[in-house]
This record gives sequence, C-alpha cells and structure tokens, in this order.
Amino acid sequence: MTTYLLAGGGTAGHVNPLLAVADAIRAREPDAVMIVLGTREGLEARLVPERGYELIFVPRLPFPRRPNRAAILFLPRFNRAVSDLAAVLRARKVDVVVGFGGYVSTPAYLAARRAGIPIAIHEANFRAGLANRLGAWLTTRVGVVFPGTRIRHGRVVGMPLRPEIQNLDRAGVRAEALRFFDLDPDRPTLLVTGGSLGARRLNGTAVESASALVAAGWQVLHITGQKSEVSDPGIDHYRMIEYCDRMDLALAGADFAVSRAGAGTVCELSALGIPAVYVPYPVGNGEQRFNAASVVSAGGGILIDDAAFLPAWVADELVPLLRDRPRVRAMGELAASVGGRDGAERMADLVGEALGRARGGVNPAIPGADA
Ligand SMILES: CC(=O)N[C@H]1[C@@H](OP(=O)(O)OP(=O)(O)OC[C@H]2O[C@@H](n3ccc(=O)[nH]c3=O)[C@H](O)[C@@H]2O)O[C@H](CO)[C@@H](O)[C@@H]1O
Repeated sequence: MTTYLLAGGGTAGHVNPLLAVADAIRAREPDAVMIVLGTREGLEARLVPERGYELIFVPRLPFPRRPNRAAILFLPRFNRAVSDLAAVLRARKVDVVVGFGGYVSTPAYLAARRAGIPIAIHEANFRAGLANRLGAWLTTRVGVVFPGTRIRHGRVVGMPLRPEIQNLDRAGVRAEALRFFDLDPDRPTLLVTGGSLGARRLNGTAVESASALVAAGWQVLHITGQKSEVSDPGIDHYRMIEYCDRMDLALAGADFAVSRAGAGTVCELSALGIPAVYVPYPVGNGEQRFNAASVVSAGGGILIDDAAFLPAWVADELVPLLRDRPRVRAMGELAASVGGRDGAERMADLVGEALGRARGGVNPAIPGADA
C-alpha cells in the first residue's frame, strides 16, 4: 500500500489537475492512501472533500514582498510549517510528495527533502511558478504541460484532466447537457467563462453583446464567477450562472468559447476540440497569453487583449465568425489537434518513476528545457 501526499491549491485551476492525478492513481491502485495538502482559504477546502479525499492544511505563508513585521515573522513561521509537515510525512509514512506549485508546495517540497521522501512536480503553466522552480532542484521528476516551458528536468506530460472531462463524449451528451442548463439543444452554444475566478471584462462585454449574439442564432451559457457584479440581461437564450460544478456538461454543450487563458481551461477546451477566443488576464507578467499560444498558432483559437475585448469587437469580429459554421468547425478540429487527453495517466507514470517503479508513457526530457 502506497501513501501519496499531493500538495496544491488556491484556485480551481490549481486544484483540478491535482484531483485528476489523484483519480488516475486511485484507479490504478484502489488501496492507495491519498492525502491532499492545501490551505483553508483556497478552493481546495471545498473541492477536495467533495471528491472524497482527505485534506490537511498548512498555514498560508506567501513570500514577503516588503520589509515589514510579517516579513520578519516569515522565516520562523515558514520553518515551523516545514518541520510540522516533515513530522506529518513521517508519522503518516508518506511514500511520495507530488506538488502542483503555489504557496502550499514550497513547504511540502522542503519537508519531503527533510524527511528523505521522493518528490514529483507538475507545472501547469507555460511560465513555471517560483515554488516549482525551487522544487525542481530537489527532484528530476518534473512534468510540464507545454513544450518550451523552462524548468529544470521538465518533460511534457500534458494537463491532467478530470475523468469526467477526459472521457467526455461531447456529441453523445450534448443535448442532455444543454437541457441541464435549461438551454435549447438545437441552438449552437457559446460558453463564456473567466476561469474559476470570473473576469470583469468578459462579463461586461458578454452582457452588452447578449442581443447581438442571440440575433446571430446562438445561445449563451455565461459563467460569471462568484461575487461578480454583472447583472443578468434577462433575455431568451442567455443563461447566466455564478460557478459551474458540472464543467463537463458546460463543455459538452459548448460549440465555441470566450475565455480567460488559465492553463486548465485552455487545455480542457483544446482537448475537447472547442474553438475559443482567449482574453488573457492582463496582470502579472502576462503569462496567461503563453498558455494559449500553441492552440492559437495551430488555428484553434484567437487571442485578443483584455482592453480590446469590447462589444464593438464582438459585433465586428466574433459575430461574423460565429455565423460561419464551417469555419467554427474547422477551428474546433485545429484546437483538438494540439489538445491531449492523457495528462493524468502520464503524470501518474511520472509519480510512479519517482517511487522507483518502471517508467512508461512519459516523453524523454525536452532538450534545452532546463533553466
Ligand atoms: C487569476 C489567476 O491566478 N489565474 C490562474 C488560475 O486560473 P483559474 O483558476 O481560473 O484556472 P484555469 O483556467 O487553469 O482552470 C479553471 C478550472 O476551473 C474549472 N471551473 C471553472 C469555472 C467554473 O465555474 N467551474 C469550474 O469547474 C475549469 O473546468 C478548470 O478546470 O490558475 C491557472 C492554472 O495554474 C493559471 O493558468 C491562471 O493564470
């Protein structure tokens, strides 16, 4: 019996690949003990127990950015978190730590190192985050999604997709999925999603463009994100929801998407052959746009800046595109050509390698990917 500790959390984009890998390992080893490490504040606090996995917490300890009281207290607190965690790893006889990046992962990597436990890492974003770049000094098992991601030992395993998305038969369940959302199975459907957090620009422009989209013969499933301030236009063929717990059904119903470029959403849309307009989140160092780069250059998506995603753009560019059904279908095929569905299995193989089991199904290291 093997005990796995999976560390990751924050937004759904960070939790879902972790759940997908946990599901893939559990399918192979029904008696595996699975412990998830997260924070109380992240979405994992709801999503992990719902999936039936044990969740334990570390305090949320972001790296200090300014010299203040919190910065002085950071090191002792962080050290304490690492020691406590190393003790948990020993007490629970954890065999391997699998980290997905973010605040939670750094103490997990260091505690694993202290307790002499092997580590495997998954990096979902094109631009690798700090926690994983640090962690990659402590292991050679580093799975990435995008060829070209620069991180030590990175090799492409793809995005772990939850089983209900990995095995989704879109055509088979499309009608039922649209009825689930109270939508018309006979209309083409535009999915609008700002990722797990929502996106103000997408919400505003989608609502203002509602009539034009419906007049083009489409219907809209608009996921606004929680606490969004946008109000429902209240017209026929336009359905607004805050957060969608059945993303598999939303994706089954979608013929086109307007989306942020979070790594998870980009990979789910591509894997299922859903073409999209990607509007990357405009802050940070613009890393979201890199997540969409491969599907966009394959012709399966269009990239547009947040500031340019306005109702006039929808009227002049998106509506004519949506009216051109053969073009929409062709874009879907091009999206599917870059999207893989076996990321969870390939990452589970990599975790197996970290445990010293036989290698299989994983690409060799990407030449030149070492930072
Ligand atoms: C602002 C921010 O920090 N964004 C990051 C965050 O995005 P975010 O959390 O939005 O993540 P992604 O786009 O990667 O994934 C969203 C996930 O949530 C699911 N979903 C979404 C909406 C919903 O109503 N229901 C639902 O289940 C989607 O199916 C998908 O699995 O993590 C991503 C993965 O590290 C990063 O690439 C993003 O840059």
